Amino acid sequence: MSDSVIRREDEAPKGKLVNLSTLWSFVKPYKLQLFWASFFLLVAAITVMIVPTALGDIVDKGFSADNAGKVKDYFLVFVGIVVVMAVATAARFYFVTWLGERVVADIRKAVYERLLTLSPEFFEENRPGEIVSRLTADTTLVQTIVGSSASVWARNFLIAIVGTIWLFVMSPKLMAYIAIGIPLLLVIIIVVGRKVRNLSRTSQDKVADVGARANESLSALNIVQAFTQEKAEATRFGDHVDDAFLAAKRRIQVRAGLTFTMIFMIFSAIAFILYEGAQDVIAGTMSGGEMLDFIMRAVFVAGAFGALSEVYSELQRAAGAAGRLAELLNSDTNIKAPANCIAMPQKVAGNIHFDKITFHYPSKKDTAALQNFELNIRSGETVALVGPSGAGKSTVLQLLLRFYDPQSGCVTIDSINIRETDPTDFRKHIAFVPQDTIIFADTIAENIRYGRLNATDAEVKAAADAAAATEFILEAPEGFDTYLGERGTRLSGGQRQRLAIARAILRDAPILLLDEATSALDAESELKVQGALENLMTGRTTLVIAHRLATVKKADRIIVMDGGRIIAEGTHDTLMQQGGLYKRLADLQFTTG
Ligand SMILES: Nc1ncnc2c1ncn2[C@@H]1O[C@H](COP(=O)(O)OP(=O)(O)OP(=O)(O)O)[C@@H](O)[C@H]1O
Repeated sequence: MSDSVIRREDEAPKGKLVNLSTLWSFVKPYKLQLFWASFFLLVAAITVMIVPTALGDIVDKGFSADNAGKVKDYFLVFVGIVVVMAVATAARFYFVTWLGERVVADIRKAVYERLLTLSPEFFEENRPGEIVSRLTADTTLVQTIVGSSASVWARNFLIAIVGTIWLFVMSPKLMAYIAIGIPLLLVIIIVVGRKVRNLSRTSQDKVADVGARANESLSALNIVQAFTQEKAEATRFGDHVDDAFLAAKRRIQVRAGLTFTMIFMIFSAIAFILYEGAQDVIAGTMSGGEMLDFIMRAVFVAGAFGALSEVYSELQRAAGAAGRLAELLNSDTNIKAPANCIAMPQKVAGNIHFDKITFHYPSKKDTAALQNFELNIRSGETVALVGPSGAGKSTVLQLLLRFYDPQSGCVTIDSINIRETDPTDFRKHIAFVPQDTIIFADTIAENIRYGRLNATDAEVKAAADAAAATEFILEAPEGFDTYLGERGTRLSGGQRQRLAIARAILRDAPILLLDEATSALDAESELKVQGALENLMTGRTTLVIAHRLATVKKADRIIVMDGGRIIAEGTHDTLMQQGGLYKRLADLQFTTG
């Protein structure tokens, strides 16, 4: 399977129960815990079945003067059963919940590890936000299954089956009444229960709408205020809140009706059976204790059937979640190491060849982002790519990093086709400063260290120095240990770029890719960073995309691109003499690109 589109979150949440089989491979390693969970579940279910008998015995024999000597024993037996029940229930809870948490932790890790191997194409087709919700919401659903529903189902299944047979043996007549009553109750529970669930889903969706709306407008509050839309936003939000209330009201009404029906029916049924039982007790065919035993057991059995129907729909929801997680786990990418993978040499010289490449982005199949693109870059050479916006400059870097595979042609590094090696192997030899700087929610030092995780503090500081970043870092409240907000919001664009450059400096790789690495810097910082970058470029193969003449002029060779093709190449002077696109761009200082 190649990169695939996974099902959207808002599709039917139910799934075939067969999907649950995926979970088995995650539960399998924990056989010992599974054994104990099942053992204690069985013990707890048996004690639940015995409790009514023990209570019946107390009523029949424990209150009688003839048995005065044994009264204590009946009570002790009862207490003994209760102790076993309490221990078994607690132990079952422990093992089952442990299993649920453990399995979900393992699934989360497995899914995340798989996601990290997928190509950008996958994330273009599947929104990252939706995938993250798989990791959190779907795994939580699965957790309810493994960590509770499955065991609730097994326990109630046992109680329902064994209890029904037991009741039938105790009194076929009373059981016959129950056999008519229980299905009626079940139909009500299932039909109305389903309605309540649908209504609560609608109500949850409405609440989510409220959240989404608030999130959107609060995160763009400056736009809301600048366009004086506060009133309109408040009205729109108010409408959403009222919608959510109406949905909740409908749910509450149905639920209240269900509560009335259930209480009325259950207690009427108990009264009816008590009445019928009382006739038997008067006639001497049943003892008082046996009747208590019967009624308690009947309540347990009815409860068990009710729980079964409720758990069934939970199982279905979790099956849907398990199915979606299985899809993620099975998602594969074409961007991976081939079977007969060629290892990159320890030291890479950095000769790069783009061999007659034609490439279309998967989401834009009709226009080629690169057409018959042929470029040879010698080890140590600095090549600048220039051209108007959309010319395909960034695409060249994307292909060199093998984020995509071209439809024809190939990219080689030191004559090794990058498709024939492990992506993680050749990417080690590349340092990349992208157009949009990515800053992680971590300290400044850790953000720089992302370039090389084992770098020492001194190396991190040296990299920051070389990127002309030390000055602003030391001005930050805690220097290198200053925590940066999510996506580095506490930094200016230029500061973020300098951190990205420091990160690339620290990586110390033979191939350097700079995609408008200095575009957000002011003239003074750029001058400083330019010096650092020039030092960095010496001895490395560098591909630089820049819109500023000063950067471009220093390159050994300039490649002028337009519409995915190379339309001219040479040094600044030769290209200026030729005139054409380069001269036009240079005259405009590339700033309009
Ligand atoms: N992920 C993508 N999916 C589909 N099309 C894309 C994608 N990225 C870029 N493109 C398209 O490919 C073409 C080349 O884009 P590219 O980003 O390489 O241009 P560029 O020369 O780097 O432009 P700029 O100077 O604005 O960064 C453009 O037409 C662009 O719309």
